[in-house]
Amino acid sequence: MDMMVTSDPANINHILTKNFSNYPKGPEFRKIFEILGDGIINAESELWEFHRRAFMVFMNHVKYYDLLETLVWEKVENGLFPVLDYFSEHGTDVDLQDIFQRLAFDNICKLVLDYDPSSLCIDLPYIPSEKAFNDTMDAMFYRYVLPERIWKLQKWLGIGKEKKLTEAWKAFDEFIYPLIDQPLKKDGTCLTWLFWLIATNPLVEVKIREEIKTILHLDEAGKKWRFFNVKESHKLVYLHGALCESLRLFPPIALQQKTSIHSDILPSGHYVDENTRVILSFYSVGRMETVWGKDCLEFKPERWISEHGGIKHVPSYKFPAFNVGPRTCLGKNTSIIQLKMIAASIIYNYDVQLLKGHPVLPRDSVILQAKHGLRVRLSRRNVV
Ligand code: HEM
Repeated sequence: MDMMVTSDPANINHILTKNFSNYPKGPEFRKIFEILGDGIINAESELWEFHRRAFMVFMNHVKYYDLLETLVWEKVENGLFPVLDYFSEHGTDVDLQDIFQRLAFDNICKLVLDYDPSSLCIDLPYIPSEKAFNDTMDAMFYRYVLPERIWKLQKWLGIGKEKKLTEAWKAFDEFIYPLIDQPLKKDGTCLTWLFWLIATNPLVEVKIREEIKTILHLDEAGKKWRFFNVKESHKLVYLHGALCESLRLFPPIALQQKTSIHSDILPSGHYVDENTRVILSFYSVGRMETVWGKDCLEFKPERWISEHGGIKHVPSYKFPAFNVGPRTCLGKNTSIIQLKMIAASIIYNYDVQLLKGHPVLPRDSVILQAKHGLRVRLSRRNVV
């Protein structure tokens, strides 16, 4: 099967929106992501429409944001802050990526299953499904880049990443996995890169704290921690810009795959034969000089702020972190608001210092995690 890779925003718009019906995910995608079964990510046509409608009913419920706020705050107060305090008091370093993934795992289990597995606590217990998840993501990435016959042979021989995938699969409940897969690693990954970018750009941190102080009325005498709710988080425009910058430079889903049904000509002029695998590189679009300008590799929250001080709209085909077109992420608003609540609460209450010499690199995986995690030292700020 022919394969092509593109990061041209016009092609991305064409494939994911204008000629959407010609580019389903296709059988190759389903083979790679077979672990997701018939869940929304693998589904096409009527089944996909059915899943999407069901998700939307859930997320458009009038009480949805109230529920989200309560869940996030409970987890931050009873899980995140005690853990961060523990490491800050003991002066020991901690992997912030691990903390964020536990936070996302507990949150999504509570939201979807009304069950809190309490993976985020001082002991940081070993969670088999957590390790299994990483192995799954790595194996799926290799299925993307290796010819099918190679990974199928590895699967048959029970070696390499395929061996790990088979073992990981056993650790999941087939029903639960597709439900929690979607949001799980993306939120945690996004927070990891955001905190890495902030820690390596201290001026941004100063500006976020200034914004919190100026925009929000902080009268919290007597409270142990300051938490930022949905309404307050909405007002934090500069923090919003920082989050978008982090998603631009490190989109948790770095690649998207489609397969053409009929032949087609892309806006770039390239011919696509029928039954061609088309890989869309969201990672590359976020780093293109022609799209973002000469400073495309710099972390600049300012680029997201309009001249009137609001949030600048950028079309999704130039900023595809949440996908583009009819299959746009249904959790986009949920994620943004939840990530802002958590990020503001940490930045306001703690100083985060990167551990010197610790390498922070992207991992070869379907979800763009940090390969060796994000090791930091924390200290409580004297703010309340
Ligand atoms: C930073 C966080 C997130 C990012 C970057 C993100 C990104 C994405 C992307 C790129 C897709 C397309 C995947 C594909 O078609 O293969 C997607 C789909 C989806 N996302 Fe998210 N997501 C995030 C968080 C969430 C959350 C928190 C939820 C739910 C509460 C969620 C629910 C969904 C659903 C249901 C779909 C499937 C949409 C469809 O196929 O019609 N996502 N997301």
